[in-house]
Amino acid sequence: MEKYILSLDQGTTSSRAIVFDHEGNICSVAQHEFPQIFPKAGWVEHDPHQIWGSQASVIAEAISQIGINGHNIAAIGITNQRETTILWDADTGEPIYNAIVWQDRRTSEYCDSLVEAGYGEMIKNKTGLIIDAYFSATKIKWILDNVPGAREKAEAGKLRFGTVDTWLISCLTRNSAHVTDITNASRTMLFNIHTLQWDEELLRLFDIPASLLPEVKPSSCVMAYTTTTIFAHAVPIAGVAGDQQAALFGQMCIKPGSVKNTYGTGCFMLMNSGNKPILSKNRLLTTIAWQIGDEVTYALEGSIFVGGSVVQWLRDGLKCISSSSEVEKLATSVEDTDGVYFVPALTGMGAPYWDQYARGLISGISRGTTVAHIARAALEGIAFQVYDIVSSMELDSNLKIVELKVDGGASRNDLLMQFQSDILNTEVLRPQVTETTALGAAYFAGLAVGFWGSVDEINAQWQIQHRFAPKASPEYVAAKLDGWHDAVKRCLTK
Ligand SMILES: Nc1ncnc2c1ncn2[C@@H]1O[C@H](COP(=O)(O)OP(=O)(O)O)[C@@H](O)[C@H]1O
Ligand SMILES: O=P(O)(O)OC[C@H](O)CO
Repeated sequence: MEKYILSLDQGTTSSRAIVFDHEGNICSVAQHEFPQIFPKAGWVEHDPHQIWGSQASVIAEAISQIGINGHNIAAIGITNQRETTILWDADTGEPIYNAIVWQDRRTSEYCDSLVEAGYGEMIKNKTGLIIDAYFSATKIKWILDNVPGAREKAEAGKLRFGTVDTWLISCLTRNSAHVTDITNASRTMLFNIHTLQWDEELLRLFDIPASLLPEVKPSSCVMAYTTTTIFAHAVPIAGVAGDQQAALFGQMCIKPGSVKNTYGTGCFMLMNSGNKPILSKNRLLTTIAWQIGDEVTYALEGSIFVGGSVVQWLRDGLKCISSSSEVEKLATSVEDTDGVYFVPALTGMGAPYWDQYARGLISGISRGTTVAHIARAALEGIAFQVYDIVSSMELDSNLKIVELKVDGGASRNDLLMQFQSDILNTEVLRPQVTETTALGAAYFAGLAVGFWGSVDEINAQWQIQHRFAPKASPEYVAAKLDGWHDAVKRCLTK
């Protein structure tokens, strides 16, 4: 009987299920968007039932498309939007509040107070993270402090916390397993990336009872077996990783110094830093890339909050395009931006600026400026942000980045990829399979159950679809970068 790996990719705006064969080819894909909930300015929530409902329906669709069932699935891999926080009743499995999404800024002021109180160094040394509302810890605290009855339940040991991976595993096992993987744990701001344990001092600081927390497992191991009726057969859940770490593995960035950037809603650049964490001096994050067996691999990360979503704003806000892919045609209709710069800080600036109060800025507008110049400047703004991360990463790692592997929705844009290569003066490599996030989770799962024998066997499958080589002159690049950094200065609030 032919066997496959089923990968669940639970992203910020949609849930996907992808079936991969032994060669790493995509055999079927199903995708459903689900509603974004914006209760107040700066708040972003998801309904946990809609997360599971959309994920369950795409699983059914993806396996029925190719006429297989649970018996054909060697293992399930899960990869997920990270940091997003869900709390549910330990007995019933019922969430006590909506998922608070990674983009949600409701705990910003509390985070400011932690910085002012001098906790920055301690938190960075233990977790590798910079104090920010982005991570799970302050979101958990907010639910415990604001949802009636939550704290009492937590103190009685009747409440469970999970990131989206843990929630999906709970749903797949009908409220039985309460586990997460080490990469997701490393994004909570409660996990010590050196001792590889939940940190008691941090739990005390955030006033979070330890009984809330899931058990932490390696990224590639059998964590649980499904009991949901979708499969009518117990399928092992054998690979779990946060989506950016999964993409790093899916891109086979397995050597220290290798780098990938994912151009999705945001952009996330990760560099494999080997078996030792590099604590950033240039405002990047240190995070766990994966654990296979006993071996932990670390990564440096630059998180950009607004990437492809600036193109969505051109579509939905300015209404100058009707689909994201149209932006390339519009932007190529002019030769350059004619002096226009677009800093896409629509929800603040992430690494390396970390200014949550910054907002977007379009500069250099003249009588001749058209919407095409603005569209081109928006794409360049994505690439400039990536340039700033690369600069910090090279300083932190003391390495020159010689090639950048890319994936995510906006990596399909040739104009953006060529500009990225020009501005970095580095080759940009786009792989055959751009669903690298799902592929990475599939690889973790397949390795755990012997579907693939070794990382080397997998590495041999990775193939380039397009290589972008730098073409611009050093003078052009220097002038563009000066213009960009001038524009950034104007938009920062501190
Ligand atoms: N051809 C394109 N050019 C630029 N941006 C694009 C293009 N196609 C899709 N995008 C952007 O890519 C993002 C979707 O990518 P995806 O990897 O699916 O994101 P996510 O996983 O964050 O939901 C959207 O923000 C969309 O605007
Ligand atoms: O769901 P994505 O692809 O936008 O990724 C979200 C990140 O994991 C947030 O840290």
